[in-house]
Order: sequence, then structure tokens, then C-alpha cells
Amino acid sequence: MLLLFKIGFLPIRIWDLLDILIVGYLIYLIYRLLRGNIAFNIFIGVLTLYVFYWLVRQLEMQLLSAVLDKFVSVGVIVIVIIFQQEVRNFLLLLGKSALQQRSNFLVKILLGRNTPATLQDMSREVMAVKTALQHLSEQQTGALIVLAKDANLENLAYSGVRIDALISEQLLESIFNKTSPLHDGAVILRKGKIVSAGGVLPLSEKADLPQKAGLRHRAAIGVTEQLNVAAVVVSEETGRISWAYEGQFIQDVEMGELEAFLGAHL
Ligand SMILES: Nc1ncnc2c1ncn2[C@@H]1O[C@H](COP(=O)(O)OP(=O)(O)OP(=O)(O)O)[C@@H](O)[C@H]1O
Repeated sequence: MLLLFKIGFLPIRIWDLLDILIVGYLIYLIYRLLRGNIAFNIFIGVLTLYVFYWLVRQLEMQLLSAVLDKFVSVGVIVIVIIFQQEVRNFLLLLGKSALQQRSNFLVKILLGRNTPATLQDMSREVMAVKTALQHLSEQQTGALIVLAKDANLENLAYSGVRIDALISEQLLESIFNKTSPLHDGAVILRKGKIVSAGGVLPLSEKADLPQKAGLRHRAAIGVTEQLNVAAVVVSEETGRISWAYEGQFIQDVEMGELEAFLGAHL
């Protein structure tokens, strides 16, 4: 039974510790997903109701517990319906780290390390995107770029116009030029290519975003909440560059930080 130690009369096994750690981690993941979201308030409401139900049962208040029983018995289905998006994000978050670890491991086994050509291509792409963003920022031209790395964004790519061209700063600047028919919406970059432009992204429903964050910024955050991607935004209003990753949003980033971010996500 692998007894570790006893607290008074309570025996603690290694599985109990593991149990507590896993539940703690799951609660942390839920908190990360719901933080700043309107769904967080609903979650607190549900939790309060459940604690109340538990108390009522402990106090053996028959009538109230019979009424609450009806709510709790369909509770799981109701929760899945209300938190449909969050349940999806939660499973995505769980699967993501496992998949990332597996693919890093496979790349190391198969390649040993990055080939020099890959590294060269990568730094060329990073410089091209960084320079384009810098120019767009100086000209106060709005831009929204999704860095999809290995994520499959077929559905999103089809919401825009297919491009399939090598990444270049001139092409990026032309796309976001205010007179270009493709300047509205998001550009998607994946595996060294500009996959598409003019894409429509899902909007974040976060309630605690800065007041000035409009639809472009909400779209950047929204796509990173739902998919394993990063996004960069140039504000048309201020020329400031911001990025979003895993639903987190960092505003007004320095060029050095931007280069590191692009290097990690391109
Ligand atoms: N769902 C969406 N997916 C992709 N792009 C979008 C989406 N919604 C809006 N946009 C883009 O954002 C532009 C409108 O930006 P808006 O002014 O509302 O955003 P903002 O966050 O305040 O940015 P800015 O600081 O550049 O004004 C649209 O013209 C369009 O290009």
C-alpha cells in the first residue's frame, strides 16, 4: 500500500500525494483558462452552489437537498454546455504540452540538431517579419499576423485568401498597405510561408483587456486562446506592437523582445 507517513490516525500513501498534486494542477489549468474571463464568474457561482449543496446534505436538510439534487444531477451536462469553449481549450492545453514534448524529442532523435540551412532560413524569416513589423509600426499601419508554427490552420486559412508564398518583408508590407484589398484581417505564417491573408479570427471574450484594445487585438488574443499559435499586432492608432500567446497579451514590446518572440514562434 506504499504508506509514506501518518498524520494522526490518517495514513498518507504516495498515491494520495499524487492525487493532490494532479487535482492542484488541474485547478491551476482551469484558473489559467478562466482568468479575466466572464466564465470565471460563472465558475465561482457553480462552485458556490456545489459547496452549499454539500453543506445542506451534511446538515441533512431533506427538502432543500432534494431540490438541489435535481440541479446537481444534470450539473455536469449543464456545465459542459455553458463552458463548451473552455472545456475545448482545457483539453487543448492538456494535449498541447504533451505533443510539444513529443515533437521536440522526435526532432532531436531524427536530426540530432537543427541543420545549418534550417537555422539560416529561420533567421532570415525572423528578420523579414521583424523589419516589416518595424516599418508598419513607424507608418502606423495596422497589422495582425498569426505565427502558426506547426499548427494546422486550414479552416482559418480558408477564411482568407490563399497566398502560399515565401515570407518576405516587402510582401508583408504590401499586404497590410492601407490601399491593398487584403489589408483587413489576419495574415497566417506557417513553416516559412505566408499561407493566407485577410483571415477572420475568433474574438476573445476576456473582460479585463485594456480599454483601447479593439477588435484587432481581441482577434489576436482570441486565436491564441483557441489554437496552439502566437499572434503579433501593430496598432493602427498608436503604431505600437503587441503580441499574444496562450491568451496572454503583452503590449508595446521592444524590438529585441520581438525578435526573440518571433524566433521562438516562427
Ligand atoms: N475577427 C477578426 N479577425 C481578423 N481581423 C479582424 C477581426 N476583427 C477585426 N479585425 C481587423 O481589425 C480591424 C479593426 O480594428 P479595430 O480598430 O477595431 O482594432 P484595435 O484593436 O483598436 O486596433 P487599432 O489599434 O489598430 O485600431 C479591422 O479593420 C480588421 O482588419
